[in-house]
Amino acid sequence: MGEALRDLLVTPAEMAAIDEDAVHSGIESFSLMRSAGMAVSAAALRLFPSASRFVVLCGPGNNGGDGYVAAAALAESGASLAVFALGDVGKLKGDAARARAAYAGEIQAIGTYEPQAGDVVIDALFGAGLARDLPDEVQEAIRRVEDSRRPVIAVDLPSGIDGRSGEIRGASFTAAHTVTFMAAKPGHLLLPGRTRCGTLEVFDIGIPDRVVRARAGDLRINTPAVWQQHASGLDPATHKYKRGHLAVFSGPQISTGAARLSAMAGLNAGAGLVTLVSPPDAIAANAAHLTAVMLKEMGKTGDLAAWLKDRRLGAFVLGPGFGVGKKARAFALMLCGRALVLDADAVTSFKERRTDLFNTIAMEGGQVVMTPHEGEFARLFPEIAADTALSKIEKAQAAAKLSHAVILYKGPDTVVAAPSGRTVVNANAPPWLATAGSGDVLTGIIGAHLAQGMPAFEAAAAAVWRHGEAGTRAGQGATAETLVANIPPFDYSATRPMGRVAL
Ligand SMILES: NC(=O)C1=CN([C@@H]2O[C@H](COP(=O)(O)OP(=O)(O)OC[C@H]3O[C@@H](n4cnc5c(N)ncnc54)[C@H](O)[C@@H]3O)[C@@H](O)[C@H]2O)[C@@H](O)CC1
Ligand SMILES: [K+]
Repeated sequence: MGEALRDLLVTPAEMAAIDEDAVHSGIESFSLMRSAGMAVSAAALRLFPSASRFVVLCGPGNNGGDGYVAAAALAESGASLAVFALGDVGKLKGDAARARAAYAGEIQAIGTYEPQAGDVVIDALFGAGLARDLPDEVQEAIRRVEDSRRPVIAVDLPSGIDGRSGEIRGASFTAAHTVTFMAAKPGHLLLPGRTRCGTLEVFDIGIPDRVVRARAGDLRINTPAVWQQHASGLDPATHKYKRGHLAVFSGPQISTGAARLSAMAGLNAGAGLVTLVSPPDAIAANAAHLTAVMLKEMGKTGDLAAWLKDRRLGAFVLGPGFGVGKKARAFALMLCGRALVLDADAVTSFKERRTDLFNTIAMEGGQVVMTPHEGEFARLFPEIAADTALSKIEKAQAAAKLSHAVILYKGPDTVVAAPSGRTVVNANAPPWLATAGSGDVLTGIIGAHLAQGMPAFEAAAAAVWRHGEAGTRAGQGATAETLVANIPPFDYSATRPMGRVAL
């Protein structure tokens, strides 16, 4: 499956440049607005055929312009309609003024809109051009609509959502459906924006693919297209040694469960062999619980150095339940030249000593993935975490650049970023994936992919996706154990319907 336009994520700034390039290439800008507005009216009629009235709220820019086109089309279809505008419609410029002129009906001031039973609201107030917090008048209108629980269709983005970061600028609509154009924006996938978009429709308004791709950066939605060409080693028919040997390090006697979850997930995700490396005091506890996973006793760093001479060891998982401190640091630094996942305690262990880690990763040039959740991210990258100007995507990218590792920044909107800048945002995780031990399962899946020779970025992105699928298969009430049992095989034909992103 090749990469489709619908897998791209385009920032509002890139989208503005794409729009300009399209016009320079000879496309009439108003034809883009016409297509956008028509798509919105079509969605409204399709989704709410029995609406008593469509209410179009129009802003001062081109998002408002799309709204006037939609209003004219809805009027033409015979639907009952009301239009409310923010500001002086006489001051509209360019395409928005032309769209407004083509709408013959009455336009009222937004402050006078009182939602009525049967209204379906079309939010065309602000889209990609939102640059600061919404004016009070708009925030009040949003509150009235939210209180009335009337359904909202958002044009491009629910007004108030920052398309770059997903942050809410003062207030925002909660849409039932959002129609965006050419490609999804980060604000559609990142929290909290994602929770406000409803279903997302990506509509092709006629800008050629090549124009969009020329401006799009290295940002993608996480789909199999990103990593599936690196997944050939995951063919279950192959030999077990070819499918890679994964080593997972267990913590001491009182905290062995997390590493065992990683190990079992690694085995189920397709590693040919998995060895749980256990300190002497935890051997009995681990042995009592393992069957297919092998067990090896290891105490000191010297023992690890000797074992690492075996180059058949494909990948290593260090961190879940391991314990924070000197031993974790010593083990991690010895493994930086190999394929390695550093999670949980292994990440936290470098809170005060991160330079040692980052320099070693840079020097050794291994395939290193770090999987911090928000708290661990703030421990290892405090200055990046505290920078409120950065989106979650930009934070993950900055951390990857600084650490020389692939950063898998966990959460309901997991971001995976490589030091090169390649980045994906994940969108297939059900909310119940946030269960105790879920992260250990994810770590094990990454380990399996690394053991089979996948590069770190693809290994991490594929693991996040399979982890999300496992959550969906396990269903509500999933536990770490049922997640392990539900890790899906790679589905090479996995596709989503055209123009839809399941959020
Ligand atoms: N980029 C494209 O390819 C296309 C864009 N279209 C539409 O155009 C929209 C972008 O249009 P604009 O760039 O005019 O931006 P908007 O319509 O989102 O915003 C309008 C203007 O409001 C001002 N503004 C920003 N934040 C404000 C705030 N908090 N309070 C008051 N005023 C504020 C800004 O000057 C901004 O330019 C898209 O969201 C989309 O709906 C479509 O017409 C089709 C083509
Ligand atoms: K909008």
